[in-house]
Amino acid sequence: MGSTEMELDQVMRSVGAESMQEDREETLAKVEIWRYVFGFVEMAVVSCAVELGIPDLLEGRDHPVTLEDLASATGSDPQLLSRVMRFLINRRIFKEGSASSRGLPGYVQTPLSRLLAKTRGASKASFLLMMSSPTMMDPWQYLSRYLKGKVSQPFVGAHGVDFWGYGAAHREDCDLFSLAMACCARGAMPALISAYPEVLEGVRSVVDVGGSDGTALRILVEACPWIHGINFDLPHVLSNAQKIHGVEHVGGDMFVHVPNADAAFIMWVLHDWEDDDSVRILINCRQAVPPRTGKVIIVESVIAEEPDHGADKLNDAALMLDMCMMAYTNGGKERTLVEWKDILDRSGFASHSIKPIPGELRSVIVAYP
Ligand SMILES: C[S@@+](CC[C@H](N)C(=O)[O-])C[C@H]1O[C@@H](n2cnc3c(N)ncnc32)[C@H](O)[C@@H]1O
Ligand SMILES: COc1cc2oc(-c3ccc(O)cc3)cc(=O)c2c(O)c1O
Repeated sequence: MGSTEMELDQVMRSVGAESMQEDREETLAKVEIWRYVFGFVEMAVVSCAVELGIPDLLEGRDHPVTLEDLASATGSDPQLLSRVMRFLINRRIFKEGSASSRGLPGYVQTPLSRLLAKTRGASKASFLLMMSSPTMMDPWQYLSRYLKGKVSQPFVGAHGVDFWGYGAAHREDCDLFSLAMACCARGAMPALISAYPEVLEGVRSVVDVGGSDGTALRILVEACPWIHGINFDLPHVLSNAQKIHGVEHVGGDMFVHVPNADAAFIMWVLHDWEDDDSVRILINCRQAVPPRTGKVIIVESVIAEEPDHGADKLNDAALMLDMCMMAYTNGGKERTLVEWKDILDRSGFASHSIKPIPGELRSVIVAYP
């Protein structure tokens, strides 16, 4: 029996639902609906903990940190903080430690909160902070208007300009977005390189198309120092990018031209674009690599053909990302196997392979010209 069903049985016993002969599914619905009513609370409270720096304060401590110490370190009211911590403990973001160095109860990290400590390589802290910002939250107010055709895109409804135009005009937000993307690149790249080293066999140069601040190429070139990296992105995105040994930053527009290399790498870019735009980008990538030996390495989600009702949590996360693409882009979407095959065939690739990256939201799709 799953935990929701056990909870349901408990609820049924406590409210005497059996005797009321209520339909099991309806009772389950009455319990589940609260998740949606209060859905925003989870992200808001986790962001609050990250803003206060709680995961960093608990990082690497041998002993639990008491409420008093945590309140003083974060400059927070202890009573309010204890309620926030109770909520987060209930969500297994933190746990209660039995005794601090002074014998007092306190708080400790869990694997989840470790992923929110800013100092950690695989941290998702910047991602969470950027994605819960007003800039990213406001477009959701326009989603239903978008579905009814009243605004051209939810993001445009909220901000009057599309996502990339907004980034060009708001440099701080643009840099925050690059930091958020870098968080995910730090998770995906080591997993990709260790699971599929053969993808890079014989490759001496890689152009990262839409490579943002160059984090993905930095990791790639550190792991494979014989590779020369070309980090290709819009000029304003690169203007604040740091120098990276073995990587040159090249500004340009992927719809016009992609610089030549042995392999083109393109991660979390095609999902920002509708099919016709994606085909234009893919054709430029195909033309950038040698016709016989070249390859285009795509890192993106592959969503299931049929709904599994949340059984696969990564597929569920990819479906959430699909909703983000609807909110933030002009026709961007997550794609199924069939949809990937369709745009790759239309872009003139002879063949391709698709493999999941272990523990990651995304797969690696290697397309051959
Ligand atoms: C979602 S981000 C992905 C960043 C990076 N590949 C990663 O996964 O961390 C999409 C990237 O595409 C870039 N981009 C958008 N339009 C572009 C264009 N016309 N030419 C080149 N890059 C572009 C954006 O600036 C952004 O860095
Ligand atoms: C526009 O391009 C991307 C947006 C994007 O947004 C998010 C996101 C935004 C807001 C939120 O509350 C949660 C998630 C996540 C992404 O991964 C993402 C992305 O990859 C884009 O290309």
